Amino acid sequence: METDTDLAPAVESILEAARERPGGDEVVDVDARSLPDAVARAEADGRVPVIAEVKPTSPTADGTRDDDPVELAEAMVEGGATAISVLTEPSHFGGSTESLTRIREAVDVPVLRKDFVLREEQLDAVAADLLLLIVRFLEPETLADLVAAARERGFQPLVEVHDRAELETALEAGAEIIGVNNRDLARLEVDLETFESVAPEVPDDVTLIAESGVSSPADVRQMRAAGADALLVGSAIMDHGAGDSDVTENTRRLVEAEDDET
Ligand SMILES: O=P(O)(O)OC[C@@H](O)[C@@H](O)c1c[nH]c2ccccc12
Repeated sequence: METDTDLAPAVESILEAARERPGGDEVVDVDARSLPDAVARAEADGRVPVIAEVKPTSPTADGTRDDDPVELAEAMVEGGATAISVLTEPSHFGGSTESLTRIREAVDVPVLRKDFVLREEQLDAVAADLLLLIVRFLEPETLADLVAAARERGFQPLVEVHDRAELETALEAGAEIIGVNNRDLARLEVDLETFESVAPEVPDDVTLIAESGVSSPADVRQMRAAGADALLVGSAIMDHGAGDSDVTENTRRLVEAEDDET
């Protein structure tokens, strides 16, 4: 783990809030919907596997969408989303664990809990199919412990990396689902070449996800050509600046990105 002083101020503030956040009262026990199976089903019916993210706002968003999170998630599934990612971080992303629970009841695709989990008891804040763990913010031993603790509870851990060194750490921790974040948490800037530089090092049996900065069908094709099994897309689907933008259409455009490749 690198020191927090290397991080953008917004990220330091997110981490400060995350350190304070309590865990759940009881150890959760999840019967998870499989992400690899959902990805295979999407491929079988010619959909690009898109994990669409319910993110009411973020430190880099143009505004806030206060639509009902369940309606947003249903609209994403309607547009062909393979899975739904839900920000549960309350103070910087407008998320909540309640939204995740309601969404998971309403849709039948896998649901990812997107948060800044630093300690084991924070795994118990809410049940979800997948759980994000970010290499940058965890000591390697803590990461390995959290991967194991997440699996014991039934979660599929999605381990997020930003470079090849972090990929090594993720693999050593036993990660089977890995996301490469194109957004640099030190500067909050997006560069799709991040995924392109890390992907060739990822073993074939890993489910590999390109995260952040995918906004057009051309970006989808670029990430797929570089080896992405699935894409995690928030901003381009939520379209924060245009409050009434059609989330189903925004999802469908990306899901169908490989249809017109002639
Ligand atoms: O909105 P974008 O650029 O499509 O990015 C989505 C997702 O990758 C991003 O929200 C994200 C990636 N890793 C995170 C960790 C915490 C919070 C958010 C994230």
